[in-house]
Amino acid sequence: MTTSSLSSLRELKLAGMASAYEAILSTPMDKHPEAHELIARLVDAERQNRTHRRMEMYLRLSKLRYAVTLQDVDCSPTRNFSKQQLSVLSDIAWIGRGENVLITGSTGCGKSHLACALGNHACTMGQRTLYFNMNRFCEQIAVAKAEGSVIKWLDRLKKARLLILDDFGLQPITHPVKLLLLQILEDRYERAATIIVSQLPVGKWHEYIDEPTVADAILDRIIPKAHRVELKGKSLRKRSENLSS
Ligand SMILES: Nc1ncnc2c1ncn2[C@@H]1O[C@H](COP(=O)(O)OP(=O)(O)OP(=O)(O)O)[C@@H](O)[C@H]1O
Repeated sequence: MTTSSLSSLRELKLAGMASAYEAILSTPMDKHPEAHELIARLVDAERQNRTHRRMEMYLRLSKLRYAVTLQDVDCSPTRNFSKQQLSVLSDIAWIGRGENVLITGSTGCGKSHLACALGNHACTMGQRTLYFNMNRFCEQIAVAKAEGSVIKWLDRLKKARLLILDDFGLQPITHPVKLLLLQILEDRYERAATIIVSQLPVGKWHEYIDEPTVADAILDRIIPKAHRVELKGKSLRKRSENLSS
């Protein structure tokens, strides 16, 4: 009977329950839990297994550039990033409130690294996350347009509780990309969170977008509800090159 129950659990895709049940069956009979405890343990195992699988799936689909966690983030006055700022962002409530994070600073100071650590944390907390650098973002728009699947692509983005746009401001963007960006930000406004990473200080974004009306509309959807992180310090890229030479 136990073998048949085990295979039924697997057939029903209750892998967590099946493993927990198998583990219990491998213990001596007098150590087997009572019915209520058994059910509680199996349900708990199934829940944990599903949470873990979902987290792994979100991490895989997020396409984060760096596999880093919040523990890898340096907080220091020289970086202009405090433990208190990290603690505010570690509480994913800001994602639930649909707030944004704008990370700026010069090249190599660790902006993408920080954004990816926040993205990794969001995935582990069950928040669907998507990472793009602006190049890939523009490429995907071009592909979606060519395939006639822009609406589907936008729907995929809408499902992300956290969207990370890296290297914003590095290269000029076309008018159609600006309009799609505006639409994406409108879809997310007060519903879902966005992290924007840029070498350009926020004060220069309007000039970068270079079309006053569109720039007003885009910035009005991201700046008012944003946590600002202005990283300082030398390039960590140079530091790691020096260390390895
Ligand atoms: N806190 C950190 N500890 C150790 N290494 C770090 C840290 N932050 C960043 N790095 C390393 O420094 C290098 C540059 O980091 P990152 O790509 O995040 O910089 P960036 O500010 O986004 O640069 P760019 O604007 O040029 O894209 C990477 O190799 C990264 O792994």
